[in-house]
This record gives sequence, C-alpha cells and structure tokens, in this order.
Amino acid sequence: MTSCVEYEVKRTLIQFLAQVSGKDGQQNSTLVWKQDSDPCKGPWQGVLCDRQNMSIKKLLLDNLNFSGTLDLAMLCNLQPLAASLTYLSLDGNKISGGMASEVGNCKQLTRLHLSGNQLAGDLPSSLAMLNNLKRLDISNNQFSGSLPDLYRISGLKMFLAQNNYLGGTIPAFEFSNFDQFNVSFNNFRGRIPNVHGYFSADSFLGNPELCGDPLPKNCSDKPMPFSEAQTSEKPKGTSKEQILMYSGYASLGVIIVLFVVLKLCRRKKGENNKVEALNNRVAASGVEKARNVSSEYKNEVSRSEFSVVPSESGMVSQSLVVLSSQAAMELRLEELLGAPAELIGRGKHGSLYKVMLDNGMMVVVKRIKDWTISSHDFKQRMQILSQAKHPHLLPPLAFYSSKQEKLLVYEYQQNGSLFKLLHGTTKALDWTSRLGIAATIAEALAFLHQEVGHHGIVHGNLKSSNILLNKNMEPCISECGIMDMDDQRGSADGGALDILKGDVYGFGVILLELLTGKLVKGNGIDLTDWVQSVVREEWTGEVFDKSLISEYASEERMVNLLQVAIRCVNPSPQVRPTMNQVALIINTIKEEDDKSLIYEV
Ligand SMILES: Nc1ncnc2c1ncn2[C@@H]1O[C@H](COP(=O)(O)OP(=O)(O)OP(=O)(O)O)[C@@H](O)[C@H]1O
Repeated sequence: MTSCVEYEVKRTLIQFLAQVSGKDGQQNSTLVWKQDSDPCKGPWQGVLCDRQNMSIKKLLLDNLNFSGTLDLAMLCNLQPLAASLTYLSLDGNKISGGMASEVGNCKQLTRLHLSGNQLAGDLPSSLAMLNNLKRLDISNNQFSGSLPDLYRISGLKMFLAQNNYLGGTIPAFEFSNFDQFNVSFNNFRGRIPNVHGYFSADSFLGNPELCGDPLPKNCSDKPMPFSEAQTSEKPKGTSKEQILMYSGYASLGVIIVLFVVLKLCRRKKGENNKVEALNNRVAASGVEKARNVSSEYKNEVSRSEFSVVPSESGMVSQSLVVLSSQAAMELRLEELLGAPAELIGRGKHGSLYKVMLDNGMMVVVKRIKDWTISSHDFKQRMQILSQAKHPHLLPPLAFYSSKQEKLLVYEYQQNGSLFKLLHGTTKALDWTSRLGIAATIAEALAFLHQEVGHHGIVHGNLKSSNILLNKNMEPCISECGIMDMDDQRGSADGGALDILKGDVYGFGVILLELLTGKLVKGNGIDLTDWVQSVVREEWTGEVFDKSLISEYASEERMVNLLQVAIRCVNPSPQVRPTMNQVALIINTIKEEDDKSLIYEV
C-alpha cells in the first residue's frame, strides 16, 4: 500500500491534461494539477481517488472547452493508472483525434463518456475487450467504420453512438441488457437484429439503409449481400480455404470500391447540377411534369440514390434521410425529384415546391442553397428536430444534404397559412379563434425554446406564413430551426446575442397581425412602428381590426394581448419576456375569455 500517488502517475496525468486541453503543455486555468501536490490529497479538480489505496478512480473532465487531442494510449499504457481507472468522462468538449487501440489496456473502465467532441476514425477492436464496461457514450462525434464486437461485453447497459458516421451492420446485441441504446443518424445498413420490443424506432432513425422492426421500413426479401451477411454474423472461426476465398473477394471488393469512388467523385458535381436544372425548369414553367425529365437526368439520379457519396469533409453522406412518418418511410430521392412538382414560393431562404408522390401523398420540399452549415451540424440539427414531438410543431419528414444545398421535406398542409387566413380574400377569423391561435403557438414555441435539445431550439424565421393550419384547422409552426445562427444574430433585433429573443420578436409581430388584421409592411408602413406610435398617442382603440370591434370582442382582453405584443417587440432583446412567460400570460387571457363565454351562454 502506498501513502501517496506515484510520481509517474502524476506526470502522466499532467501530460494528458496538457494534450487534451490543447494548451500546449500549460495548465488549464480552471484546473490546478501540480507535480508537487497529491491528486488524492490536493486540489486536483476533476480527479477522484480511492483514498484507501491512494489510486486514481475517476477523471471527470466534462464541458471544459478542451480543444486538444485525445491520447488514450498515454493513460492506458501506464500500468498503475490503467489498473485503477474506472471512469473517464470528457463529454462536451471540442477534443479531436481518435480512440487508440491501447484503450483495451484500461481494463477496469466501467464508464467511458466521450460524447459531443470531434473524435474521428475507426473504433478499435480492443474496445470489445473492456469486460467491465457498463456505459459507453461516443455520440455526437465523427467516428466511422464498423462497430467492434461490443455484444461480447455482457455487462454493457448503455451504448450511445448516435450522430456519427458509423457503418456496416448492427451486431446481434442482447438488447434486454440495455437501459439505453441509440445508433441513430449513422450509416448503418441491413436488417436490425431482434430488439424484442426493448427499443423504439428513435434508436435507429436516420440510417437510410437500415430496415426491419422497429423501423417502419421493411427489409426486401432479397438475400443479404455477401459483405453484409459476413459482418452481421458472429464469427465462428475460419478455415484456410475460407481465408483464401475471403481474401479473393476482398481484393475484388477493393478494386470495385476504388472504381465506384472514382466514378462518384466525377459525377457528384453533375448530380448537383441536375437538381439545379430541375429547379430552373420548374421555375420557368410554373408547374412541370418532372417525370418528363430526360433519361440522362434520371440515370444520374438513380445512380446516386441511397448510395454513399463523398461529402465535403471526405466522409460519406446519405442521399435522402427519412426521419419520420410511415407514409414517407419508403421515400427515395429519385421519386422526389421525378415527381410532378409545382413551385409555390421563392422566399429569402430558398424555394418551395409542392410535390405529389407516387403513393398520392402531397409533400413540400424546401430547397436552401448556399447554407454554410456543415453536413455534420445540419444532420445533428435535423436529429434534434425530429425528436421535437409536439402536436403544433411541424417536423421535417426527410432531408438531403450536400455542400451546395439542403433539401427539407414536409407534409403538405392543405389549409394554408395564418398569413393567408388573415390577409387573404376571405377574412374569416373571429376573436376566439385568433386568441386560440396565439395561445397555441405561444405554447409550442415555449416548448421549442425549453424542451428541445440541450439548450432549446431557435425557430429563426417566425412569421405568419410559417404558421400553417392542419387538417383540423389547428395552427402548426413550420420550418423550425432551419435558419443559420449567423443569420439569426443579424436579424431584426439588431445583432442581439440572445437569439431566442429574436423569436419572441417574431411572435410579437404575429400578435400584432392577429390584433390589427394589417400586413407587417403595408403601403411602406412598418406595423410595429405604426402600432407603437398609435399607442403613444393614446389612441389604442384605433389599433384593433375593425371586424373584432364589430363582433364586440372584449376590448379589455384585446388591450391585454396588445400589451404582451408590445413587450415582445421591444427593441431591446433583454427586456422582451421569454416565450414561457408569454405563453402563461396569453393562457390566462384565454381562460378569462373562455369563462366570459360560459357566462354569456
Ligand atoms: N408544408 C406546407 N404546406 C402548405 N403550404 C406551405 C407549407 N410550407 C410552406 N407553405 C406555404 O408556401 C408558401 C411559400 O413558402 P416559403 O417558405 O417559400 O415562403 P416564406 O415562408 O414566405 O419565405 P421563407 O420561409 O423562405 O422566408 C407560403 O405561403 C407558405 O405558407
């Protein structure tokens, strides 16, 4: 038994910290790890010890803004450290590098958390030798290659690997052992092993070539390709003949892959030009039977469909990633681009097409060009959005991402937008409906800001044309979170840092539209400026839509709602309320209104 931590262990820890924090050998200012103090006695923040035998048990270094490289070999090659370390956590930094095969020497590890970094490369097969491992989180990185034989680790309870570039087939895990399992948004393919009902589709979404229960996409009856059948089975030992045969196949495979990659690289540019060509044709003719596109175009598309093409980062990216909806599960890029399409909008952020699919389903495709977001960030945002389950948020059904453009597919909403309802030819919205719409959108937006993702999601482009009426005439917020953060900072609120408050401003403008019935910019007059000037002159009554006055809507409650709107459009973002506060106030106004209706009856 030793009375203090060995010199060598301390030196290695200090070196590891310098490397992982990216401080070129200097200490991170928030952590004080010094050779002349003892990690188990002194102030070594993030280090937890077993005090009985003075050994290092845990290194907890989450969210420290580290931007260096991960050197697991350094930690796991030092015997005393490898023999004691049970928990290593580096979640939420910006660490790059890969996972060294020496990780297999850290045999006592029960938890390895590396989520939310920029780690890349293959996972070493030695990872499967960590027999004590219970929780492994490598989600939100850029790992690629196939999974090592993790199903061999009998005590593994958690495996989180979502949002990487992992591929191959999913090994036959014993899902009943897991309390958390997620491999969504990768490039896995083939049939999902039997999950026995333990996990839902959410754990597997965003892998376009993955099929079978719990995903709604059935696997075709075709026999599995040779390469797939090989990787999905647990190894049973190989004979000499098999080795010879496999190496023959492997050489042939390498030649084919090289050939295909070369071809795809040449054609990638061509593919983007074809999508552009479709857009131009549709734009020129208004409505076009895109089925009539030349056979040359169709061949190009089908070659890329569901195939892997090298993306800007050199990683592989899918053609079309389907996120949700039974009806859209079988949707393919070829079908989408080959279906009859009608251009229905050309906004600041791209063009919008109405498309009729072969199964009769009507979708809209938003095409955004030159959005500087990386494919990785875009994919991550889509993943978060697909999980934003709220009856009044319209989720994207599928997406496509290339460097030049992004496509987003939504369900078509036949009853149009709030903009049309308020400013179209048939103005048919009474006070109760307007107040109901305000309360519903406020509540949905508060959900988006608070409940979705780690820090909430910003809509970024909230306006009445993005509030759509579903088949029950209930409002749904569309196009959530698809505007770039940089754009959001420079939006109407004058470079505000609190970008959520940009949405609050947008919501305030919608309230003003509901109350006044006027356009945001009508006859060159800005609605917000006009309302504020009228209120300043104490002619508040003049603000309200004449049709509301004539139906004797409660002026007191209209004024209350107007006050909320004015607070939302305050020029200073800090002064604007949060959407949660707004939702609460509007709900109270609505409750009073509902009560008054009961009394009237
Ligand atoms: N899923 C949908 N179903 C039905 N109509 C839609 C759908 N999505 C958008 N629209 C309508 O299509 C029209 C064009 O939409 P588009 O998004 O191109 O324009 P915008 O919202 O005015 O501009 P932008 O969003 O680019 O700033 C709008 O009237 C919008 O309400």
